[in-house]
Amino acid sequence: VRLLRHTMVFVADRRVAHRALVQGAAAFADRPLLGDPTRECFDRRNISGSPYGPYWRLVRRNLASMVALSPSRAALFAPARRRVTDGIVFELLHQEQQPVMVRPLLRRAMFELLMYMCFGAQLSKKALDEVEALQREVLLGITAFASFPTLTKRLFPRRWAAYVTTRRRQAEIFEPLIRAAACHRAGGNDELAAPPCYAESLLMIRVADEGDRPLTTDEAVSLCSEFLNGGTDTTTTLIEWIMAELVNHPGIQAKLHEEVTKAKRDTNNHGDLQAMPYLKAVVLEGLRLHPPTSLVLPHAVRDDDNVGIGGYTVRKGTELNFLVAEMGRDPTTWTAAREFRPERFLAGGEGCDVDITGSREIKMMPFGAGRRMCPGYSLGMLHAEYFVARLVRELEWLPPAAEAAEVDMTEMLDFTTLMKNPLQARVVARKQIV
Ligand code: HEM
Repeated sequence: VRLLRHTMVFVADRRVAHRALVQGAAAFADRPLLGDPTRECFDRRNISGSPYGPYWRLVRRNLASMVALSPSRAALFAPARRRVTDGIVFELLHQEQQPVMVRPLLRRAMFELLMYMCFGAQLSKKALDEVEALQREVLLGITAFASFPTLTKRLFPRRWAAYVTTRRRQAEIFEPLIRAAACHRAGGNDELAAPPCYAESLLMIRVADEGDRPLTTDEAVSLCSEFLNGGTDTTTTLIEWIMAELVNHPGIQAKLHEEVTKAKRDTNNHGDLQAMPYLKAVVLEGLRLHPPTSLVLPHAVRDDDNVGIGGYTVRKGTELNFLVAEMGRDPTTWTAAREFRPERFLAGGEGCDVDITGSREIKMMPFGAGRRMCPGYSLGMLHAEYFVARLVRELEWLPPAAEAAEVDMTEMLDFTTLMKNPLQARVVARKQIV
């Protein structure tokens, strides 16, 4: 597709995607230039907006090591996961047997968890309300001014001014939280202190290629903002779709309930989640059929020499988009591709050996693939598995009214691919297993 002097390529074929992103190594690993490196567009200094190069590698590695999920690391934030999901279960039980809108509860719980993982601090409800709303404004602004910013800033000066104000307010709130992160464990008693948070890891980074300097405050704020936005909407959207499928498929819900209740130890422990193949299959099926982002973030060609993709030659800077949702629903790869069938990811199913990173082969790529693949994918999956396990173990999920038809699965495009009609469900407490 050509727009003015801008060329955009859309890739729907999983084999072409594999050749470009995985076999093509770094050739397609850049991001398109926003064309406006002004201070307010700080997002060229976070991971997703950074051009391919040493700075991107440094900050990406830092996040990847922060969220790398060895059982011991996963266990660090287990009490926080339990605390926020306790909150959802409590709220839902408070309205037992009545139709409840699930999205705001999921979203707040996920946001609170990521705020804690980011800054190591528990904020008041009022402060969380403000930051959650602010983060949405930031996303809106980034989306509005991502393409042709020089032009869009002129066309929408008031919106631009509001966006700049939002970013300043964000910096005012985040800067003290980042500074405080350094002191969390300086007090000495490591046992009682919060686990190491993302902001703390940012303070320790030194940019070797730029005279071993620490990150600037703008960079740290931008990276924290990305951490919150990267993990909240994506994971919440996925969980909402999965819960909707479970309402529509009581048989699958019952089988999942049986597995999670049979799990011997507490599901807060990552090791237990690993031992639940059906839970994993349900989450993978959610990611296949309802990938939170129907496209990955735009990629750009980085080689000076023209490179080939799917028989076309593309120039440096060309924007590439990969159609994630199409690949997951491709009927030549998946049987009954439009149906929710977690069994396909169990032994004997066509998805049983699926490689979610796409290194060997791409059958689905909800987290992208290759060098720019989502560095938070294991955390996203852990959160989805943990939330779904908890919600099914303690509650039975039913349609909003006894006589109600199936939950409407129509999609709507927002920052993520949302349910057009947000999930409303009735829950009933299950008998507790000791
Ligand atoms: C279910 C949850 C998630 C989904 C479906 C998801 C999906 C994606 C996708 C499709 C991309 C673009 C990949 C590309 O451009 O090729 C991406 C990038 C990214 N994601 Fe995620 N994500 C999830 C959770 C998270 C979490 C929990 C974090 C961090 C806490 C995170 C941080 C990032 C970052 C920093 C990037 C940019 C990577 C880069 O440009 O090198 N994501 N994610």
